[in-house]
Amino acid sequence: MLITLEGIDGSGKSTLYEGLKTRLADLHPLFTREPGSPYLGDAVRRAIAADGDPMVEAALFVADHAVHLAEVVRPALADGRIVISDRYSDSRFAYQEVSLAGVHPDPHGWLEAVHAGWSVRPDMTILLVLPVAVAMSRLAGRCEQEHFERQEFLEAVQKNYLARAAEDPARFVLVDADRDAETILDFVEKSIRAAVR
Ligand SMILES: Nc1ncnc2c1ncn2[C@@H]1O[C@H](COP(=O)(O)OP(=O)(O)OP(=O)(O)O)[C@@H](O)[C@H]1O
Ligand SMILES: Cc1cn([C@H]2C[C@H](O)[C@@H](COP(=O)(O)O)O2)c(=O)[nH]c1=O
Repeated sequence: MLITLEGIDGSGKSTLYEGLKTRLADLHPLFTREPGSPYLGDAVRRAIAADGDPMVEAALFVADHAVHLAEVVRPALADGRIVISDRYSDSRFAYQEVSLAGVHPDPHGWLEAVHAGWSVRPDMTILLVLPVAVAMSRLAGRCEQEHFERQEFLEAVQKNYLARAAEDPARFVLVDADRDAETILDFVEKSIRAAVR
């Protein structure tokens, strides 16, 4: 079973991910992330940090996804394991549809085409949703981008996430991420246990 954690920067995904490692240890899930595949993940993170060409960045995320699937996700699923990934393909549709606007003539069409026929659809996606201003306040000082520019960007990203959830309600579990970390962890642990039963 493939479970993914999604949300804008500052939504609390990594905090939730670390908490689930303890809470779900009895289920022996494989915890993984994107970007983060063997031999490409670090290169992708360096490219993000360099804040380079959006098309290059998008292609790198897709390449990382391909390595992640081939080297990590598919073998674990084939072994019957639960896989929990901190970010996955929904991040590309949420972020790159914004970053490729004006760079590619049809960002959504390109993203659909580049994933079609080989990517693996998650069984369940936990989407952390919160006011962008709250997420920004948690990230204070972590981003070089102008505050307004970053806020506007994350508003568009979260709107894309919510549109994807509306198109696929059976897969998405929306979580109010503007609550304390323990309450979120309790709710997500319960949701995952109910899904894997
Ligand atoms: N539920 C919460 N309430 C208040 N603060 C939180 C909560 N969850 C996380 N934080 C804090 O917000 C900051 C960002 O958390 P975290 O790194 O988990 O977010 P993230 O979504 O993974 O962000 P990014 O995608 O940028 O890594 C951290 O300082 C963390 O301690
Ligand atoms: C997988 C993926 C990630 N991103 C973006 C989202 C974040 O701003 C950074 C790094 O993610 P993390 O939360 O620090 O792990 O990469 C993206 O734009 N597209 C993707 O496919």
